[in-house]
Amino acid sequence: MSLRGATLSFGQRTLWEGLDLDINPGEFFAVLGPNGSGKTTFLKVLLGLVELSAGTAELGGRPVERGSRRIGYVPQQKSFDPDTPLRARDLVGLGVDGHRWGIRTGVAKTSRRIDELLGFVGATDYANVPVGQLSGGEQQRLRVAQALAADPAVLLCDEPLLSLDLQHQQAVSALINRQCHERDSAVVFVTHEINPIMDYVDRVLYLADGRFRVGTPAEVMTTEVLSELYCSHVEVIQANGRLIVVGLPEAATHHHEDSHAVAGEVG
Ligand SMILES: Nc1ncnc2c1ncn2[C@@H]1O[C@H](COP(=O)(O)OP(=O)(O)OP(=O)(O)O)[C@@H](O)[C@H]1O
Repeated sequence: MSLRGATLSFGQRTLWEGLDLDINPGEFFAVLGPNGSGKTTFLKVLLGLVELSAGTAELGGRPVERGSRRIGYVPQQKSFDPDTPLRARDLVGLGVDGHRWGIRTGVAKTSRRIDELLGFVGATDYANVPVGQLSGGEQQRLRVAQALAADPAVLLCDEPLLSLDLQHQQAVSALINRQCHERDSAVVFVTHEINPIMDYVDRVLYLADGRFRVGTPAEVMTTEVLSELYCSHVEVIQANGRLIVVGLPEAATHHHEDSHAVAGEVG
């Protein structure tokens, strides 16, 4: 996956400019930044859903295109309508054979794969429950299973840990990491919280107010770099193996309800 001179502006507002980046197979790549900095839009560019204002985005040497089977996508969480008629296993099944409606060779094989995926995300117990009746976290785990179903070369995840409890945050991040390292997928993981995935992340793209920085967490998550990005003095503190960012500008605070230290914890 490669970006060259990638620039994205909406009217007067530039989300990023002149971004050159290669994300490699087997790389766990995190995208961080405050609300509105362009993290979701970055994924949409890779999905071929948003066009760059300038520059190129390619996957395997070809321009990105919508609907590519090589890409798995865990969208930012939106709940299913309570009346959605799909059961949990049907939803995961769409990822396994959704591109081959009508052919349905190997029904038993498909069914085994669905069971395996449900097991990976701890959803076996609610395999037959309609998705609209499940909790936000339960639905989220199904989306992860669905995205992994086709064994994608690139896995794009938009805040996949939102509304998961600690145990499932760990299980889901470990699962995504396995896809990355055992199946050699490139993972692009959008998050407000680097701490739950700190052990897995190879590199970070940090977006803030039209500026960006790419590097390893050790290179980017520092007092100097983040102060430069935010144009304001912030401190990165390490405590109990966690990274805490103190003194973020008011406009940049993260207001997701499940963020712990609301005013300032990136990690
Ligand atoms: N099609 C569009 N037209 C105009 N502005 C847009 C469009 N899409 C996104 N934006 C703007 O671009 C900015 C970045 O949005 P994006 O959703 O990528 O941010 P984000 O970093 O994912 O934020 P959050 O952390 O809140 O999810 C926002 O200010 C948004 O309003």
